[in-house]
Amino acid sequence: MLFTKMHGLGNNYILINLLENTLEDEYLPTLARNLSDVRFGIGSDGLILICDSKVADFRMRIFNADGSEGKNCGNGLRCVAKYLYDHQFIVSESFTIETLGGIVEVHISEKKKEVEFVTVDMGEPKLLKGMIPMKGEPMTMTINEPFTIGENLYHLTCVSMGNPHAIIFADNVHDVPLEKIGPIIEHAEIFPERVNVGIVTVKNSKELDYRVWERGSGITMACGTGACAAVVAATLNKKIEKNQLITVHLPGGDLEIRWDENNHIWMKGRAEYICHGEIKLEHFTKEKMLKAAGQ
Ligand SMILES: N[C@@H](CCC[C@H](N)C(=O)O)C(=O)O
Repeated sequence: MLFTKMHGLGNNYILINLLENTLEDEYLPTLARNLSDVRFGIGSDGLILICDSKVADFRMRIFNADGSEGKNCGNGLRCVAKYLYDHQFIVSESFTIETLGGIVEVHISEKKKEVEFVTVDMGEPKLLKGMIPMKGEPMTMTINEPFTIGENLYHLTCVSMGNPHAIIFADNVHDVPLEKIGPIIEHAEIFPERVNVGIVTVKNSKELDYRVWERGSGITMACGTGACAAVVAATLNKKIEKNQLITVHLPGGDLEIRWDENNHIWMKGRAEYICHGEIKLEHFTKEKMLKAAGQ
C-alpha cells in the first residue's frame, strides 16, 4: 500500500489514497495508531484517507494518533487538496471535499511547479453548546465561561469548526501549561466527544499567537481548524473584528484566516510533502497489532 507523508506547518499526516484501493473499515483505528507510532510505525499526528464521495468531488477521513476519528482537519484539507491537484486527480483549481464535519470548498491559490498555497472555505462556525457538543443549555453559547483546574481558574470560549475547540486567552501563549491542562480539558465530562484545546494571545487587531493540544494527538505544531476557532473566539470576545485578514502564528508557521460577513471562515496556508513510500501491510495485520499491544 503506497503512502505519502505530508505536513501543514508541521502538523503531519500519513495520506493513503483509497480512490483505487480499499482498507477494511474496522482495521482503520488500529492501523492509524500503529502507523502514527514513531518507533514501530512511520510516526505522524495521524492518518488521512482520500476516498470517493457521493456528495462532493472527494472525501477525506482523518484519524488521530490515538486511533479516534476526527470530524475535520484544516491542515489535512490543504495537504489533500495539494496532493489531488499535483497528482492530477483533478484539473479544476477549485473543488469540494466531504468531511464528517461537512463539505468544504478548496482553492489552489498559488502554484509554481507544484501547489504552494491552498485556500479553504471552511464553512460557518457553530457556536451553540448543543453543536460543539458540550453539556449545558444546548441553545446557549460558551463565551469566556469559567473552568477551574485545581486552584487555577481558566475561561473557555467554545467553537466547532466541524470539530470541537475550547479556546483560552492568555497574555503569552507560553504562560499556560498546555501539556498539563490540555488532557484535563480534553477529557472533561462537559465535553462528551472530548475537545481540542487552544491557547491564544491577541498581539494586535491583525495577529494572534496560538498553541494547541489536539484531541487524540496531544501537542502538535499547528491546527488549521483550531486557528479558525481562535479567530472566531477572539471576535466573540471583542478582541478583534470580523471581516479582517488575521495572521495566526502557530509553532509550525503562519495561517491567514478571515471570518467573512457571510459568516464563512477562510483559511489560507502552505501544504508540503515529506516523503512517499510503501507500507508493508502484512506487518500491520490486525492480529499482529493487537498482539503487540498485549490485547
Ligand atoms: N490538526 C487538525 C485537526 C485534527 C483533528 C482533531 N485532533 C480532532 O479530533 O478534532 C487541523 O489542522 O484542523
